[in-house]
Amino acid sequence: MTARRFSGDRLVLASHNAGKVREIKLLLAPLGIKVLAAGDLGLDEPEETGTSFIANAELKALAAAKASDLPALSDDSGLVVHGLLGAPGIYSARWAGPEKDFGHAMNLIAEKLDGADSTAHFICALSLAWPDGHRESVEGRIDGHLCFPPRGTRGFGYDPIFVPDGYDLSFGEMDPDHKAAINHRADAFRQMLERCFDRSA
Ligand SMILES: O=c1nc[nH]c2c1ncn2[C@H]1C[C@H](O)[C@@H](COP(=O)(O)OP(=O)(O)OP(=O)(O)O)O1
Ligand SMILES: [Mg+2]
Repeated sequence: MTARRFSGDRLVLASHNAGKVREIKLLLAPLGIKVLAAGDLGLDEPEETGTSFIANAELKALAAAKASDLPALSDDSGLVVHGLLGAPGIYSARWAGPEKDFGHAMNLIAEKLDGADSTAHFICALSLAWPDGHRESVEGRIDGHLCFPPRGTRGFGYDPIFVPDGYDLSFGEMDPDHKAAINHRADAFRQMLERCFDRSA
């Protein structure tokens, strides 16, 4: 099956995470597509009942596409810690609790890890869904290791404890535009561009 390609001039960005929205808008900017954020449209945050990054990305993109009657792009991502058998993984947002307290979530990781293997990777599943239910999905990744205590105040989520392979700075210390260009989201986005978009950049 060949992939369905995006044709249109508007899409909904089905994420309520300001950090992700900023990064994905940067990646989409060269395409000249009008991007409407789900929060600005007053769309609900669906419950993430899937058991994989792709399943959760598809559920979020589909909900937004149906509610807005426009193509919608979603992101489901998380931190996979090797010494914790993959936790927090798809539960990365949930470890921060309803208050979205990532200081707490990063402490939890340090506590549970207790000296075990601190290599880790981030995964980002991106899904593009249409109002008729069709979707195209990809998964990107970046490998690295964790640093404790957390370093840097830039970025969002688990950025202060993640040092990507080949760099000395944590994502929390790195220039945010540089981080956005090399991370798991950028990796997934390159695949999505190839699959579904006519590149103008
Ligand atoms: O580049 C990243 N740098 C740091 N932390 C990150 C990153 N990428 C994902 N993460 C962590 C935090 C985030 O909260 C969770 C994703 O959870 P996830 O459900 O996909 O997103 P979310 O609930 O924050 O927003 P939404 O579902 O509306 O897109 O993984
Ligand atoms: Mg979420």
